[in-house]
Amino acid sequence: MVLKLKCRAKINLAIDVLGKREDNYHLVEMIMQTIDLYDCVSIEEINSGIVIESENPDVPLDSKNIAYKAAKLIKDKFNIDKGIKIKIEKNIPVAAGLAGGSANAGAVLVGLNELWDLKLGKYEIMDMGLNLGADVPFCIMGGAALACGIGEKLTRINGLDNVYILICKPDIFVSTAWVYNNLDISKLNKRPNIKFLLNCLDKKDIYNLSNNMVNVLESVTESNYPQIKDIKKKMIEYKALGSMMSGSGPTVFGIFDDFDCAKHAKENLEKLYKQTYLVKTYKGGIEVE
Ligand SMILES: C[C@@](CO)(OP(=O)(O)O)[C@H](O)COP(=O)(O)OP(=O)(O)OC[C@H]1O[C@@H](n2ccc(N)nc2=O)[C@H](O)[C@@H]1O
Ligand SMILES: Nc1ncnc2c1ncn2[C@@H]1O[C@H](COP(=O)(O)OP(=O)(O)O)[C@@H](O)[C@H]1O
Repeated sequence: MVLKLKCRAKINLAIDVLGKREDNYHLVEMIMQTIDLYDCVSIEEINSGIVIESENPDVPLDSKNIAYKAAKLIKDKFNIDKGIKIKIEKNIPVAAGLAGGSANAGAVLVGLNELWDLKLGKYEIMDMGLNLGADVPFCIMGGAALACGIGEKLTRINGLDNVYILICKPDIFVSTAWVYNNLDISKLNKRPNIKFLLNCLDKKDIYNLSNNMVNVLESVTESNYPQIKDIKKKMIEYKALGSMMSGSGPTVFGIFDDFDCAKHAKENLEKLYKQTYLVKTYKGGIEVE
């Protein structure tokens, strides 16, 4: 039997960093929003081992793949000696600040729970996911959330309803660890007003939301890669209500209230940046087909 799952990317509508834990992980306050840009993950039981297949050359096919780690976590915890083949059809840009790997890991946990009838509840799966990465629990939950702790303490919030999001990823590689390590919290001069932004979401006021988004990680990535400023500037020229870097980058997103403007922006940005996608925000998380 082959189980097929869809797992979606996220953007961050705000990121604040409040401090650092002893293990060097940073304490954050973030507004997370799922978007309808998804990878298809199929899982199939085999006799032994963990096999990863993907046609995307940027996706590791060995134990470095976070989907491999997710399968190993389940196999070890439940002493399962059967193997698993995981096929990943990548649509979410890799190393982009869109949590594509985390979404894949979430899909494997959700899928194996079903395939092997492990009877884990959603919160148990999310707790397991945290062992794989800070963003994995949110990818499993989906929709929109306020994320605290290192990103795992999640409160469901009103998100953006069916809003156009233009995603644009410059062709550069940015490591999340490098961005966090190069952030000097004492020197932050602009921080998000999370309360205000949550209030905007409650009131469905996407104009004030779009104008007041702040991602404190942006300063680190932006000062090393001028493409980020360039994309943000172009998004605004093409009538985005607001534009910001997602996560640790380098993807920049723009929020649009008008389909024709969003389409025009896409057609122009993709001439310069191949990985440009026009999607909508999404209410769900991982789905079994
Ligand atoms: C920045 C964010 C914003 O949503 O997303 P991405 O840009 O990765 O998509 C997240 O905080 C990323 O979460 P995730 O990518 O799951 O992080 P992990 O794999 O757990 O950690 C990668 C590295 O980032 C750093 N890290 C991550 C999360 C956090 N709260 N503090 C950190 O300092 C650590 O150095 C860690 O070694
Ligand atoms: N299933 C996976 N999909 C994408 N990248 C993966 C996967 N497993 C491991 N990686 C590695 O993780 C790194 C971060 O990838 P990704 O999760 O796409 O980034 P981000 O969290 O910034 O969106 C990449 O450098 C990639 O080599």
